[in-house]
Amino acid sequence: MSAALPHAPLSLLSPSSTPVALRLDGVTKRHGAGGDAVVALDTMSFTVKKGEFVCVVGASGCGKSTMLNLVAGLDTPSAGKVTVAGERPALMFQESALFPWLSVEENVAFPLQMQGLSRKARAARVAELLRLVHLEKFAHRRPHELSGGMKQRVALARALAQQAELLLMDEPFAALDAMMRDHLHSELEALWQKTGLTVVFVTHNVREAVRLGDRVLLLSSRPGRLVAEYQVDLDRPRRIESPEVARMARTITDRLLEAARAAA
Ligand SMILES: Nc1ncnc2c1ncn2[C@@H]1O[C@H](COP(=O)(O)OP(=O)(O)OP(=O)(O)O)[C@@H](O)[C@H]1O
Repeated sequence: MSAALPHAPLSLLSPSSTPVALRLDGVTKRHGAGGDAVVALDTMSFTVKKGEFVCVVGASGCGKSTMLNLVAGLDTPSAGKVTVAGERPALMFQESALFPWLSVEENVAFPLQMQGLSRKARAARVAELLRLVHLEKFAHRRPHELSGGMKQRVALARALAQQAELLLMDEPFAALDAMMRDHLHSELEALWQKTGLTVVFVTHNVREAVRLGDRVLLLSSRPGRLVAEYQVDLDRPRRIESPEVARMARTITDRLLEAARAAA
């Protein structure tokens, strides 16, 4: 279940190797300078294959958001290299960050407008995306008229509108109730299978990681290091409350606690 680290390097360009969507090579990130500097990530290396669904778990402050920011190109590493295949990744956060003055369809159309799509092409693509997230009946609503789960579905449609091959998700369902979260797990999984997207999904919730991931990466805190990875070979779709998911989540949680004790 647990694999050896670090990974063997894979070429992003070689047609003979498995296509890679993302690679971190010895990435270190220091926030601040001098004695006050915080090493958020320490020589982190891993690869994510194209079409893979990878979940990242770790205790609070282990550098998950720092890592996503580096991959999204919002920040630069202090050392090492981040390589992303294809266009700029799409990002989705815990808060939907929708434009409150725009309707659902206008929010989803926003990235398409940035891409310079014609009005007609935009309307067709927006309709397709809203169908994909089951919100076609809510196209004219404004964000304040939607539930938390619906807002996250709009945010997902807007992220998908960017046509990125890599979707970065930072605890996207953490603020939702358990039932809505379970529902969105199924929707996200179906969407991922349909589109062939590569997903990097950060969560505090180990069961959620096992429910969704092909692989779970486990980070330690202060400094953030990759301490273990787990291949999840359970059949899909999985149920978050199933004994198989619970068993694997327990193994990962035990390792997480061990890493936390070592860091204390
Ligand atoms: N801009 C910054 N300046 C200084 N320190 C920072 C900055 N951003 C993050 N840190 C520190 O770097 C470490 C990693 O932070 P990061 O937000 O990446 O962790 P996280 O795993 O996402 O945390 P959480 O799970 O609580 O959201 C923490 O100790 C944090 O205090």
